[in-house]
Amino acid sequence: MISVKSLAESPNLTSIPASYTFSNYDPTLLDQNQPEVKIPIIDFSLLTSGNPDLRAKVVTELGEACENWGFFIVTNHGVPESLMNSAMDGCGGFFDMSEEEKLEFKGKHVLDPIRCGTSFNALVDEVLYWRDFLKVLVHPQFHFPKRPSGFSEIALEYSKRVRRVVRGILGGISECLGLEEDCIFKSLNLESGLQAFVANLYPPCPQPELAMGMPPHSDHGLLTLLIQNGISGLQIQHNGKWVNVNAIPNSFLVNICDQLEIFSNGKYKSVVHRAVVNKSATRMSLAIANGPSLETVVGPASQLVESHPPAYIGMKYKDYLELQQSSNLNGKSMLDRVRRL
Ligand SMILES: O=C(O)CCC(=O)C(=O)O
Ligand SMILES: [Fe+2]
Repeated sequence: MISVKSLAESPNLTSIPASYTFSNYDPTLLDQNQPEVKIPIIDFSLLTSGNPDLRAKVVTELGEACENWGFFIVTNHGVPESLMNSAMDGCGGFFDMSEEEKLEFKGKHVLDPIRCGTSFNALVDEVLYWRDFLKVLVHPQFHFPKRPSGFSEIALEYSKRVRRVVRGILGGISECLGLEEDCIFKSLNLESGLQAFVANLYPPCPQPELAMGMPPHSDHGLLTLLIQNGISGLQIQHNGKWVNVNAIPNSFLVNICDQLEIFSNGKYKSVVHRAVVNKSATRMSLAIANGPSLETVVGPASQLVESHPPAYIGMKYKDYLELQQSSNLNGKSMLDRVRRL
């Protein structure tokens, strides 16, 4: 299968091949001027400031963001802007390598440590998505392509710094759920948690109204932290409508994922999101997906099923991942498979 990058670079491309054309694409957007589309912003520095009043305030805001949105923007997180920029540049360098060079990483299985490819789940996609990707497992074991030179070192440092931010956010979320601060970290074995470095490339598309960058989906882990190259394209579903997400410079776009919905016994929902493409600019995003350890059986936290019966069955995270990749999912059907109600 050829990359979208090489397709988009073909001379005089004015229309997209039928294999990329969605006939039932629903672009309905929420009016962005409505007051309800103020995406929550969480100031991370207040979580770690050591001031209990400020922390309590931001924990409350975090709880509201998780409950009402499943999505929020994190500012003042302490990851250097230069490191974020270098990580994005490295992704660009990787996608710029020749098709032959990238062929070495044409993995198939969801747990292959380094995989690059195109579309979403090319084995089952009926229509192809306007997206190339690189997915690397960077924790508990660090893997990474050797080229472009220097990228691996940057990715190692970036992944570590992101884990620190994730730990801080999950500490706040644990408290929002009425649990000890380190409850999620410990019960889901984040010391050996699975972390994936996912770079997405969306080249300019001559007919963006007919193509999709990524289908509506929810992420399988606990929290995904995303940055982008200054070009928007992420949309999240909120109260049944799509909302454009515009990032604040130097911030993380954070979404709640399936394992956190399960662990919270459905109090916090895994947000459905998608990526749209545009005509003029190449968009890149870098998503760091953070999950439990592969061997952890994730079910609703025992403390949360005293007042509400468990709404999900427990499943080993590894089994959840493999099942999800093996089927063609529309939206959230993998979560439906573990939902009891
Ligand atoms: O590119 C984006 O904004 C979305 C990426 C995404 O949803 C993912 O990698 O799971
Ligand atoms: Fe995603």
